[in-house]
Amino acid sequence: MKDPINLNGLTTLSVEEIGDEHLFTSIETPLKKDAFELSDSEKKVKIASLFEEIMDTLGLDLSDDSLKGTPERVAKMYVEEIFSGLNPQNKPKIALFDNKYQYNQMLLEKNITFYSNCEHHFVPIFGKVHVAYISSGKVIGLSKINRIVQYYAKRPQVQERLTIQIANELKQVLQTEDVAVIIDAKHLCVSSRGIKDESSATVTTYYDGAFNNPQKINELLQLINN
Ligand SMILES: Nc1nc2c(ncn2[C@@H]2O[C@H](COP(=O)(O)OP(=O)(O)OP(=O)(O)O)[C@@H](O)[C@H]2O)c(=O)[nH]1
Ligand SMILES: [Zn+2]
Repeated sequence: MKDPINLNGLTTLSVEEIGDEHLFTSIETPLKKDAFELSDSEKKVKIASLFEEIMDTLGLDLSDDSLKGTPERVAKMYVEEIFSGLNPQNKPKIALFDNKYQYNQMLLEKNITFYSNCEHHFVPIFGKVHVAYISSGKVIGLSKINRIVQYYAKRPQVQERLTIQIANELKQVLQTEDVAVIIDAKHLCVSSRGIKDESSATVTTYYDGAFNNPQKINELLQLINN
């Protein structure tokens, strides 16, 4: 048997046991088949009740003025805000235009601020995303790049998956392989607890098509760092 491999720190299985197919599908956020059987309102009621139990178990007095609304607040925040990207209905509508101006160099949308949450500890991951692409005939409305980033960030995430999900979405929407995504982020699960390293940051990259070229990568990095 080959050495065990570790997928996102969660699964320890041999390559044979997982198989290539499963390695690939781990790019998808793991969702249950019935993930959307409950409506958003039903989810909020259920989460509020479960969160109330967590607070109660911790010994918090839920009759306190400041605490009594927290279960509902957390449920609303989970469903409508920080995990809203789990629901495909919240996927942004993308406006594409013809590349009439024949702009055939890279377009870089840099310093897109994002807030996500670590799927291992449910504490924030935040930082900057830089996205570049070269048009194959269509151009995307600039704000839609930011919206794609926010949609995939609003899920429990690991940074590697977030990087690939953003890149795959852009490749599909823009019908091009010429896509690069760089994420530079801080994980509060590393800085505020556990190892408590406040200075480290995590950088992930995805280069495909024309960006599989050291010169192109240099050009991109220079533009990002300017
Ligand atoms: N690869 C990867 N790991 C992450 C990400 N976010 C958090 N982690 C790591 O997930 C790991 C989970 O490890 P565990 O040992 O199960 O959890 P833990 O006992 O809380 O670990 P410590 O954080 O070391 O205290 C930790 O090493 C985290 O730093 C991410 O985006 N990508
Ligand atoms: Zn974490």
